[in-house]
Amino acid sequence: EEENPVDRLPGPPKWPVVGNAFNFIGVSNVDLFYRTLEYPKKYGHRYVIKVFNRRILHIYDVEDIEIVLSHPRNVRKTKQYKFFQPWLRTGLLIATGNKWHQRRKILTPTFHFNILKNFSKVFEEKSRDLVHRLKQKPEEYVDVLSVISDFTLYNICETAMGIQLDYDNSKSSVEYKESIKEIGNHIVNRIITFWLQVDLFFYQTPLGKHYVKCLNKVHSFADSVIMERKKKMMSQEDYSVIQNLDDNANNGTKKRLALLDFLLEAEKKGEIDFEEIRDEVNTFMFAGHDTTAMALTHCLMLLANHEEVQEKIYEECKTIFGDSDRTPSWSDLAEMKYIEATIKEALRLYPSVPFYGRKVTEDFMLGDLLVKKGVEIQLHIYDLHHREDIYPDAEAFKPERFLNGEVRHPYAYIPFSAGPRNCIGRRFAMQEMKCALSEICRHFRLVPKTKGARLTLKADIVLRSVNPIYVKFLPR
Ligand code: HEM
Repeated sequence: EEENPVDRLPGPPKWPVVGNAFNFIGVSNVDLFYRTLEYPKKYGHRYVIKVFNRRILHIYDVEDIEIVLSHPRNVRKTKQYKFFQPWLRTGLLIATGNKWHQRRKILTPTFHFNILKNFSKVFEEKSRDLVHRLKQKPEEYVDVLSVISDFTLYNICETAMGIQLDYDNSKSSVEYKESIKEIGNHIVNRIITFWLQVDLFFYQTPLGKHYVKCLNKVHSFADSVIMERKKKMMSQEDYSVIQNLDDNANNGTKKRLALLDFLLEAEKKGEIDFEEIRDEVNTFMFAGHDTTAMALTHCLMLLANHEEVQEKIYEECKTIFGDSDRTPSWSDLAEMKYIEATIKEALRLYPSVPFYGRKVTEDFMLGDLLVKKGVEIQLHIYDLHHREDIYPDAEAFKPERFLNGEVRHPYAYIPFSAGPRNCIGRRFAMQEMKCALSEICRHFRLVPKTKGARLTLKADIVLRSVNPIYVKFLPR
């Protein structure tokens, strides 16, 4: 075999032929997460793990990350994303090549500024409902993630899909959320256990069978979302999102549709088929709700532990709203500078997607290192965000970092990734989170169950802690 320059980089000791394939057998998700934090300390900022003939280059230097993420053509995802395939298939998150290019182009306008502006009505209403639900539990420690993931799921469904998931008929949505979690575990298991990677074998195991069961639940939920929206469109008793959009279209701008309506229109023109619509519905429902739920949950936990930050948010809201108890409008959201800094800082400490990967399709230079086609690159965002040289006192929660004009490298802070394959829902997520946080902090004082408790994190497709996060919401 031709010499590959990345083979000269350090890394955990390798066995002949198999490389590091056995290093991760039987390692729990928790150990895996903490082990990957140890590796750069041992092996430096570029190290390589080999699994048979796969070379996985791990990086967390700002300059290296910039080169990789800003590359215009190396936009293919790594092999580990293959395990998303049965679930998200041709959806935007894992699509490759031309398919990705075309989809990205046609989907970008569905998150256009004007559309987001219409969504803010939904965010407002759901945030009010959220406050209402929390008010019913004044004496309880609430399992934050479960309440918040309902909130984010309802938001993505009602905005992008135009479907209202009512609180009381939520059995299928509970099953849906549970199944997503299970699928996440299966995917991570397959990533770290090479024999589960062989489809023929995997699907014969109890794990594989359970995975298929979860997949079926998720697919049928997505199907029902699409069918319901189709029915609504046909019966004309249309829900406000699409109507608002039409109202806005009379000033000469193009008619803009929310995601699912847009895809259904495209289906009529024969540009996309039902299965491909389902792929995007699955993709956006997953990418749009789980990541945001984790981010908000971590944010609320940090706030509960930092009364001084809660007070500053409360003050900011008083300045914006005065004595009015109105919900935040689009322009109110723009004024929430401190809240925005708080969210940013929470996403620095707990980036919902702690690492992501690229497969090199075209040789390129990473500084002085030739990285050849075929190498996979793992970008460690969690590590990047915790670097002491970029964020002094890195473990501390300090929203002020994002207010006092500190100058940082543009790739030093990338919870939403960067470059051509960055997060298409970045602004959506920020607006949604600002709306929720301001509403919560205006109405409650947050109290942690165990002050200063440190989370035990685990490697998963989104950053999760092992134990539930409990917070008490005391009405103000
Ligand atoms: C706090 C919330 C969020 C975070 C931290 C986040 C983070 C990310 C990251 C890191 C990526 C790149 C992943 C990779 O390269 O493998 C990504 C991609 C993506 N995100 Fe988000 N995201 C968030 C919210 C959302 C929302 C609300 C939506 C939809 C409304 C969304 C839809 C997507 C999609 C479709 C992609 C794939 C884009 C492409 O490959 O062209 N995300 N997100």
